Amino acid sequence: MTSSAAHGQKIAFLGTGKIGEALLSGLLRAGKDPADVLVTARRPERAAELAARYGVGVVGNAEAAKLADTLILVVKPQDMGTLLDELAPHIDPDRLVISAAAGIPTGWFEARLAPGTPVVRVMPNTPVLVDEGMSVISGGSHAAEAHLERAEEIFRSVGKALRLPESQQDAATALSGSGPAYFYFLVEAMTDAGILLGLPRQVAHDLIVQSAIGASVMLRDSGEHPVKLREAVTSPAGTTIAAIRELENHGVRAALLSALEAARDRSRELASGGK
Ligand SMILES: NC(=O)C1=CN([C@@H]2O[C@H](COP(=O)(O)OP(=O)(O)OC[C@H]3O[C@@H](n4cnc5c(N)ncnc54)[C@H](O)[C@@H]3O)[C@@H](O)[C@H]2O)C=CC1
Ligand SMILES: O=C(O)[C@@H]1CCC=N1
Repeated sequence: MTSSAAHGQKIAFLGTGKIGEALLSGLLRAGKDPADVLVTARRPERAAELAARYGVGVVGNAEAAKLADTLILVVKPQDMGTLLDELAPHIDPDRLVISAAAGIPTGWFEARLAPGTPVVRVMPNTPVLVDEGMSVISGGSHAAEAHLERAEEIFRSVGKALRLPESQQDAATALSGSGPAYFYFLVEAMTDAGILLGLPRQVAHDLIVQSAIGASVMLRDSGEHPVKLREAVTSPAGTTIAAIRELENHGVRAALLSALEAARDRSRELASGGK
């Protein structure tokens, strides 16, 4: 991971909540100078907290639009309309606008910004907090190669970044944007199962978390297909196959197919900043 993330360029985060702060902290860890980072927040207490914690400048949205070369919009899709109403008159077309909002297409922004303003849509995920993020990047109709590279440089400083056609962004949102939540959900449910089997909660938690980490590293580093990795755990007439039968009986695979389809559909619904 490079430490040069858009070196010297001023970057502003507009609406610095959970994902905005995760990105901000990662960028600073990667070596970005706090003097080159601005944040905006709706509540003054939140702004003060961010300034104290990271030493970055706190400004209003309009000022951020004037001062920063790259504007990273990280408000909820439902708040994007209000933010754009406030921002649009202050954004020169030489700025790069990056949206991390689920669902909203680049065309939606282009229709509200000065003609020719470059827009890049990015779907990151919260593991950017530990430099293991997965960010999917798509350019709008005025985004040139240099704009995409600038976005990639920012998001590569906190994990992996992959360019995909914008038509695949809703699917990517369902997979990697929301993805960490599914794993946390599984860990939570498996820890409960440990309690059911009589283990203390902390022991159950530790066993499951380390198993998740071990399995993840093997998935990433072994180059093996997940089916092969699972088969290696599944002994004939053993314990694992007894559990797998129950997972199949309860339709867990079908539930995952439906769950990710629902997430993809919800992303599509948010296309116009929907409720
Ligand atoms: N949480 C996640 O894992 C991910 C979230 N996203 C996207 O990031 C965006 C933010 O999500 P979260 O961080 O989870 O939400 P959040 O609610 O934690 O953060 C949004 C922040 O924007 C602020 N805000 C709203 N309107 C504002 C305005 N006009 N001016 C200044 N600040 C304003 C809110 O006060 C809040 O602090 C959403 O569009 C979401 O789709 C994308 C990838 C992953
Ligand atoms: O749940 C959400 O809508 C956001 C987008 C991807 C992850 N969190």
